[in-house]
Amino acid sequence: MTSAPPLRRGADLRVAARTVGLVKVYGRGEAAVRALDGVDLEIHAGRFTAIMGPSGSGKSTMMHLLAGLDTGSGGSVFLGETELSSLSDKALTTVRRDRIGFVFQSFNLLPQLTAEQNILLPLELAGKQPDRKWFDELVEILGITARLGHRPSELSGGQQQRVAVARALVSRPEVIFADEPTGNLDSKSGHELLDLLRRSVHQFGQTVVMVTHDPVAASYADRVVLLADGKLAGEIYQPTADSVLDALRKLGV
Ligand SMILES: Nc1ncnc2c1ncn2[C@@H]1O[C@H](COP(=O)(O)OP(=O)(O)OP(=O)(O)O)[C@@H](O)[C@H]1O
Repeated sequence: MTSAPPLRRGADLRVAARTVGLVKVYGRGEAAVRALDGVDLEIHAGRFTAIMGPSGSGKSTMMHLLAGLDTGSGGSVFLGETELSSLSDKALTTVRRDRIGFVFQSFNLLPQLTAEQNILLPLELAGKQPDRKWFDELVEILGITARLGHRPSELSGGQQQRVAVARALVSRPEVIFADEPTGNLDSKSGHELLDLLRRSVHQFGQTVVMVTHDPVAASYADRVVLLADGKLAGEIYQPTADSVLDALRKLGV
């Protein structure tokens, strides 16, 4: 396994997803809220990108649109070369299932299924056979090999989130979107989880996009993208918790 080279601005990077002039308006007339106001953003392939910004700056909206969970009011979103807004609901569902992985704050595991069944469910729904070697390697790295026969209620929060990460990684999706993935974890489990996400990027070439409020969590990323009032407000390469905190303070957080 080789580590990815250090990331710097202008480096020659492949683009896993991008937005062009993306606008999202919620509501109408007087009550309309412009949550995204013309955002041009490239998500680099094989990198770990964190999206940060003040409350209400548009982070969740951005992630939902990038992941095809919602559609914009203007502009475009591309996953690879696929323009998501051009797809029917059915085609979009297939893209989400086959090309995107999700890790949510609330784990979103099915309680009646074992850890192994939860991990393999998306592949099963897609009618695909799991790569057993990759599955074994993944659960070993994630430290859940001995817990595979257990249901979520029999696992700790940290173990449940690692099952969710395995579920996201097992199909090697083009992008994994993580929404405050450490929000329900204690500090130790949170750091372990972030370390696993970072390793999935640097060892396996996975592309990860994470929304977080936590500067320490963001410091695990290769790049932090800052949003303010629905617009891009800066970016930090090779972030540290301090550099992120400084940037957020400048945005008035
Ligand atoms: N479904 C909705 N209907 C109306 N307004 C919405 C809706 N979802 C979000 N908004 C508004 O859009 C703006 C951006 O919201 P968004 O949730 O994307 O921000 P955020 O940066 O993720 O915030 P937070 O950090 O508080 O989670 C906010 O002003 C919010 O109130």
